[in-house]
Amino acid sequence: MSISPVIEVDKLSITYGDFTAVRDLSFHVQHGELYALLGTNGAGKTSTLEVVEGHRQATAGSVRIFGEPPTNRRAVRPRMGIMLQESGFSPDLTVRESVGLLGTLSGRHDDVERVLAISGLTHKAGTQVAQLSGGEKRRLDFATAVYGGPELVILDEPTTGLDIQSRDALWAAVDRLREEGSTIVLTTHYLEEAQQRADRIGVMHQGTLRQEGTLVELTRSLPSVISFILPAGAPEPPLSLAHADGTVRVETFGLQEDLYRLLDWAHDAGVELQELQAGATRLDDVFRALSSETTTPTLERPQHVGDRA
Ligand SMILES: Nc1ncnc2c1ncn2[C@@H]1O[C@H](COP(=O)(O)OP(=O)(O)OP(=O)(O)O)[C@@H](O)[C@H]1O
Repeated sequence: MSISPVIEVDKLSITYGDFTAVRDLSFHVQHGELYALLGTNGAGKTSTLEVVEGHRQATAGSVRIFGEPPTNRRAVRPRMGIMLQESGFSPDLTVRESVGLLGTLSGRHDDVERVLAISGLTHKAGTQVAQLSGGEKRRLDFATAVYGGPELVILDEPTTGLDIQSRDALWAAVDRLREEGSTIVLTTHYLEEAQQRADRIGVMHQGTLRQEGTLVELTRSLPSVISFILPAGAPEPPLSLAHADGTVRVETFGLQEDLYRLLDWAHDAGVELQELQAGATRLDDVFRALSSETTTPTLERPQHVGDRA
């Protein structure tokens, strides 16, 4: 028996007046996945998540969470924890009271002290929300999202404003949720977080999904780069090269093979390649390729990189 996806977004469009922020967007998130919905500024990620969360109506298309429309709050809310970019906590309540209150409102059950502990807030339990730092408020947002260990957790830029220890603690808590079977949807501008953790990545630009797949699928369409400085008077290496400011840059789809040839040649020719660097393609490169595109919105089907033969 096949299990239906946790999130089904089909041909979603969202307009603000005359402006189309999201156009014909489709993606599915499967049980237990960590799906990173990434994109350039203004790409439409938050607008999309607002519809998924039931906070905004779709202009066209359909969204289903656990097979239900997101507006069916009674069915969906107890199963979904949401960490928004900004939450509306009452400034007069303490941290403990806020977690308890929002946890109870979610319809989920948990031990408040446990949630405070995994969110790194035990030492601030008696502090009023108004007196929290920005990073501590972010931890409180996280605490209310993970209260009760929901089946689906949506994290909208969860680590913005967090120091490195808080980030590590947050990801450790997310890892535990995943071990327990939760499905996670993440947006972030810290691409290395998605690169390290996402099972699949959807990349939005100007309201449409431009690419979708695993990290390997997304990056294999772009070349890796080898760069070095060739000493004056050295012979030309046996590779097709581009020179810029004295640095030689080689773009290659066969990183290991070309690196081997280059080092072999350098050894035989007695040439020392200065500042030698070789790097596999990263998610940053996928984004750079996107932002060099034209600004004309496209209606094409997104490139599901993994679909290619
Ligand atoms: N309430 C609104 N009224 C009008 N335009 C809006 C509204 N909310 C968002 N937009 C516009 O819709 C587009 C998509 O915005 P959205 O916040 O969804 O993007 P995003 O991908 O989350 O961006 P970022 O990464 O910068 O947070 C932007 O051009 C934004 O200016």
